[in-house]
Amino acid sequence: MLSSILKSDGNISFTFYDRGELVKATRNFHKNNSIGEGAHGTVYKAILSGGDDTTPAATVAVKRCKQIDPSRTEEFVRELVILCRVNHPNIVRLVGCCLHFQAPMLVYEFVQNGTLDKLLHGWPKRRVVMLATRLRIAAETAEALAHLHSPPHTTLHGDVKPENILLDDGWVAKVSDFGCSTIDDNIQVVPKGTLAYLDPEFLQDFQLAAKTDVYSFGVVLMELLTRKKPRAKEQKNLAIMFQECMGNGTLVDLLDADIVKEGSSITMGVIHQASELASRCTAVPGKERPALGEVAEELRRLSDIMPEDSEALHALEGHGYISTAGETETTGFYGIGRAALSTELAR
Ligand SMILES: Nc1ncnc2c1ncn2[C@@H]1O[C@H](COP(=O)(O)OP(=O)(O)OP(=O)(O)O)[C@@H](O)[C@H]1O
Repeated sequence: MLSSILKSDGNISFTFYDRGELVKATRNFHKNNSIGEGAHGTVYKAILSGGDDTTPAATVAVKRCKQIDPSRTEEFVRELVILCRVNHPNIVRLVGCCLHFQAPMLVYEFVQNGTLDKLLHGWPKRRVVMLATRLRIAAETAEALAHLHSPPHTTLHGDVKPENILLDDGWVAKVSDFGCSTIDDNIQVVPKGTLAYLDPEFLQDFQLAAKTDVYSFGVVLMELLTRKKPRAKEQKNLAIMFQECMGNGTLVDLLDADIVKEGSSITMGVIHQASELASRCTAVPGKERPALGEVAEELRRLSDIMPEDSEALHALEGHGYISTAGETETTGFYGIGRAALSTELAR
């Protein structure tokens, strides 16, 4: 079924791999090739040999999915068709699959710099990530999601979170893991997303809709600004805490000290606008949330105000920019930032 659909759509480039090819490329799924494990399977780094002298070897990521229920095979294939049609610079590309194992194997482009979660919360290295970089990553993520939401093949992500935002060369965002993707709006589904990022309205009616992704994206934007990981078990989730702090003028205490320390009044104005946007994305009722296309445009505008410093970007790759500063460190510069943001927030 999959191959006949793909044949009829000449625009899709998709490869069916042999079992032997993937066994060789992953060194028989060797544990040293394993690069990540999630709820839906294990991901391996794999080197596909070119086949002849003129084709170079290619690095890909192979996801060995957990076994699927045979009654879900058709649904699974339909999802594959949607995924391989998606073509956007900020979405991890599905390049092929292999159905000759007990469980399906999905082959993706390899994204080399880990996840946004690692960048923000990686341990033991705590890296300084400039506001400009955070805004650009947020803009790219929103653009990717807006693309997914757009016709003709409207797709909902369903599990937007920093673990599913991969970072490529140059720290370019690539949205991944469409484990919960569903075609078309307003489809009733079993909840599969990650609790701390889940829209409270979805938890009541289980209707997955574009606004569900907007909410999760809003929480990710809050996480980018505060560097705080939202935890489902905490009494107050990050979205509520963030909105309360915006309301009572204490947001500056919640923000990541690293971006507040950047300090100019332009920075503070941009932080203020990005915070407003994050708050709108998590509005309840959900119909008040902006569409992701609008969010992407606004974030791109903000990220253009704050040009990225190429030295800081290089430093992210090396060791020179690792901060030893604690979350609460206060400097004179930080003091300027606090004052400027308080003025902004008072407007
Ligand atoms: N294309 C890729 N390139 C590089 N690393 C990847 C790629 N895809 C996934 N990974 C790594 O593998 C990990 C697990 O992948 P993924 O999130 O897709 O699995 P999952 O089982 O669907 O997880 P989840 O529990 O989030 O649904 C990721 O966090 C990432 O570190």
